[in-house]
Amino acid sequence: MKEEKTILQVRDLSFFYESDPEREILSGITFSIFPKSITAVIGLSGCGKSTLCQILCGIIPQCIAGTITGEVRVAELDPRTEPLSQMAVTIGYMMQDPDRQLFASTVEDELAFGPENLMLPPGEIRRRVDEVMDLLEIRHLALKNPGRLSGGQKQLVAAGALLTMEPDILIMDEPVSHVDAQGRKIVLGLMKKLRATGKTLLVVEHDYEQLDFADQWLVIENGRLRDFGAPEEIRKKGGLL
Ligand SMILES: Nc1ncnc2c1ncn2[C@@H]1O[C@H](COP(=O)(O)OP(=O)(O)OP(=O)(O)O)[C@@H](O)[C@H]1O
Repeated sequence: MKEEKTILQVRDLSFFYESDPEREILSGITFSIFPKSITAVIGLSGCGKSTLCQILCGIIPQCIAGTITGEVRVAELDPRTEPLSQMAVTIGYMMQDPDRQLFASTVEDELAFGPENLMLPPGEIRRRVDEVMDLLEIRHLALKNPGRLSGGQKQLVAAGALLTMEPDILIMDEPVSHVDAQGRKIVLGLMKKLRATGKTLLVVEHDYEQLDFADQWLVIENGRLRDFGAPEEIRKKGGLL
């Protein structure tokens, strides 16, 4: 049988923020992830979940300074040194608060912004925007102002704006914590749909019970990897906090 290759590898990762050089935020973290899977990144507030995600997409250390030791590879790229423009077409980062990410006056413009920055031909931009609107079933919102949508719809548009860059990997930072029940249903459905279309997802979430359908849970405690494996295995072992 052919062995499947991992898409993301982290080996013995440790990290200090430049603004707080005495405090180790992440310590000796090792894991790898197979493509087309969902990984829930879970742990108590302040344990280092967002820091880890920002290292994976290069925001740390390229925009926020700090010292990283260990190895990180994302689709064979080193996010420490790879230009952020290249990282953005490899791994999308959906922020905790979609209002910080959405700025265009229509949903269509929001979705077109990334590919426009890549200087793609107009026909290709149109194709990507149409494809993503169909995938997310948001064509009816095309001319709406993203800022006036419901919480769940905003999450869809924020995801859509990243998906038009056609990254293989998507990180979602607490996408269900701040939406109502209807929004939660939309966002959880989106995750399953993206996995089915071949994307690899990392989802940071406090409320891990909602992510029972994830392929694995990555549990962080005080900057250390406490557990990594299938949800039922972790439950059985009592690996939760
Ligand atoms: N830019 C920064 N400079 C210094 N310390 C920071 C910075 N950003 C975060 N931290 C600290 O790093 C630690 C880990 O923060 P991080 O945001 O990664 O945790 P988290 O697990 O995502 O928390 P939450 O669930 O509350 O979002 C926290 O103690 C936080 O205060």
